[in-house]
Amino acid sequence: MPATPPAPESSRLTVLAGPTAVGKGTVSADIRARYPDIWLSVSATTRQPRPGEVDGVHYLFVGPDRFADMVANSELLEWAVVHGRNSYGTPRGPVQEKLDAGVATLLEIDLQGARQVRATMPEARFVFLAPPSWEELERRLVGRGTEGPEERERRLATAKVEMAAASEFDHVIVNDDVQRAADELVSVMGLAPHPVAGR
Ligand SMILES: Nc1nc2c(ncn2[C@@H]2O[C@H](COP(=O)(O)OP(=O)(O)O)[C@@H](O)[C@H]2O)c(=O)[nH]1
Ligand SMILES: Nc1ncnc2c1ncn2[C@@H]1O[C@H](COP(=O)(O)OP(=O)(O)O)[C@@H](O)[C@H]1O
Repeated sequence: MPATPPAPESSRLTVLAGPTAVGKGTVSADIRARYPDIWLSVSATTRQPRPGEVDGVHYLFVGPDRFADMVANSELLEWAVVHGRNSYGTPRGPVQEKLDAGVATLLEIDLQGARQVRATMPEARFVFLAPPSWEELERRLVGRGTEGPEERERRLATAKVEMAAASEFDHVIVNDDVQRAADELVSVMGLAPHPVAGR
């Protein structure tokens, strides 16, 4: 029997997308805290940090000129202007290093970025995080309190488009409970989820 060819490094790559305020950041933070073996890519963005966000941990906060340089120098695996405002992109080098080292890698990016990664790394897993309902999504966005009414409307308009694309993804996970959703994501990544201290 012919040997099964080894899986390409990018099969260790998982892309998580989903509408604004569904809880992508919260689920990612839970994974960062409970699953140190999973590496979360740190995106570059031109948006301003929110209170509590740390440069180099949650995002690399860069100015528009630096971001343009990153694009021009092909330093980004994918990038997009999100919510019609700020640019966001995945630095290519660190992702490649982790994949080459065999580390399970998670990208939390928007729909446009997920489509770009699908085109270049089709072996990656594509996961859509969905809210329990549209009303709950609106509640979470308002409850987070980080955007004013105008920006919230803009984000909800993008969210409608993103929700309509859920069927493009390999898996849909409903974020009803943060740890449950995180454990489901870990299991979709082919790793063993574990209950952990703090539950
Ligand atoms: N394409 C792309 N999108 C990203 C990247 N990093 C974050 N995003 C997306 O940008 C959007 C805006 O993120 P953020 O400003 O943190 O606000 P949020 O939408 O309320 O989570 C979200 O959909 C993120 O998934 C990235 O590197 N590339
Ligand atoms: N499973 C959940 N149940 C209730 N609230 C949640 C849940 N997941 C996230 N939230 C809350 O929803 C808001 C948006 O979450 P956030 O992680 O910022 O979303 P995203 O990164 O997708 O924009 C936050 O206030 C967060 O505490």
